[in-house]
Amino acid sequence: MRGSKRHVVKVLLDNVTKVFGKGKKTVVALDHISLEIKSEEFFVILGPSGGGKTTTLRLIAGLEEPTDGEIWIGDKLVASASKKIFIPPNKRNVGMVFQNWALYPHMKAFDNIAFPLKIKRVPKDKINSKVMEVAKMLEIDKVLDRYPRQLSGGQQQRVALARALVKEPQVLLLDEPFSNLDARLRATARALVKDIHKKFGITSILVSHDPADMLSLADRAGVIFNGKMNQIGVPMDLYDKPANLAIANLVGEINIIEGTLKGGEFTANDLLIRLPVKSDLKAAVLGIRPEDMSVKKDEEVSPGESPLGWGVVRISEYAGGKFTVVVDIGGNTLRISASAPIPRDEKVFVVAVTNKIKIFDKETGINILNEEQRSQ
Ligand SMILES: Nc1ncnc2c1ncn2[C@@H]1O[C@H](COP(=O)(O)OP(=O)(O)OP(=O)(O)O)[C@@H](O)[C@H]1O
Repeated sequence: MRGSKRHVVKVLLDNVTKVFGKGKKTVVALDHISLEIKSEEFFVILGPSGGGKTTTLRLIAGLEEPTDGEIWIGDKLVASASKKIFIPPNKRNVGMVFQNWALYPHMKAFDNIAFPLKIKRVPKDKINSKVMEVAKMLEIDKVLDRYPRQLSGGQQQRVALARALVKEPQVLLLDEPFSNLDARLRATARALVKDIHKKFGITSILVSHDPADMLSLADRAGVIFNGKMNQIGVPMDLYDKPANLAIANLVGEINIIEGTLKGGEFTANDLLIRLPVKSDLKAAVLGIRPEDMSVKKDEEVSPGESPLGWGVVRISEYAGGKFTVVVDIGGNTLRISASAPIPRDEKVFVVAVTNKIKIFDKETGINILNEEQRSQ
């Protein structure tokens, strides 16, 4: 794939392992990770705390050396354990934005942005024109003589992004940039990052534990658990066709029912669902997202729907513009999206969109529908 015109690989991790520590006290932070991020792509690395997200970014930035494997940026091999190649961060041409947007408090916005160029000993007049250019693009050219404390939260983000972009990096790395922001600022920061990506056309890699970042920003994403890349794909596939139960849980709310699968019938307590599936499993886990089910007053099943049966409403919760109805059904409790609240104790008929129902092997966590589709 490397070098081909259709998929210009801008960042490539080839079988990368990172082990911290020595002797008995070692931590395998990354375990044979392979990843191709295309030129101009917005790639999100999603994972729980301690999964290895920050380590991946630090390896690309050159702040860590891989224990094994190779890292390429563009056509340049920037790190190879076996070939003993290691290009330091200042020669990699990457820009990084950290979790807290970390501006130097004692420097005015101008000097914050100019800092990476000063370190590179760029001539003063060139620094001035570069800072102005990027500040104009980010609409902060009028506040360059202010200290960070004199800037709004949104302006501080722009300054931090400008500082990462002023060197004209080939790759922009963002480490949980929204996690410390309140909900309002988070939304504007996401929009800003998306806008920058469009404007600069820069290959961008963002790490986050928040699926909303992936859903709103990513062209593609990779999910990392315990140092292992579990699945790479477009956000919709990760959401609708997760490779395993852990990913299904990480990327969004999902109802989980444990039961048995035999001859195309899933049973759990008094619930029976017929499914287009061939495998039999003694211990199966059914997963259905709240928005993939609906409640009805009558026993009606439309094409493409599977009936779950009659249930009783326990409570209706307001969920911002819609409602979540909690229904007891066949000895199970399900959370179902609805456009209006339904009174407690009312009987409802529950259906699910058949091709959105997920089935996992309880022992391995693997999504058996993906496996069956793959083997077809
Ligand atoms: N310098 C280090 N020395 C020893 N262990 C480390 C070091 N840096 C990271 N680790 C370990 O490597 C693993 C992966 O850490 P990493 O920071 O990459 O995870 P993360 O997914 O970014 O987590 P978080 O979301 O909490 O930042 C963890 O077990 C962590 O404790």
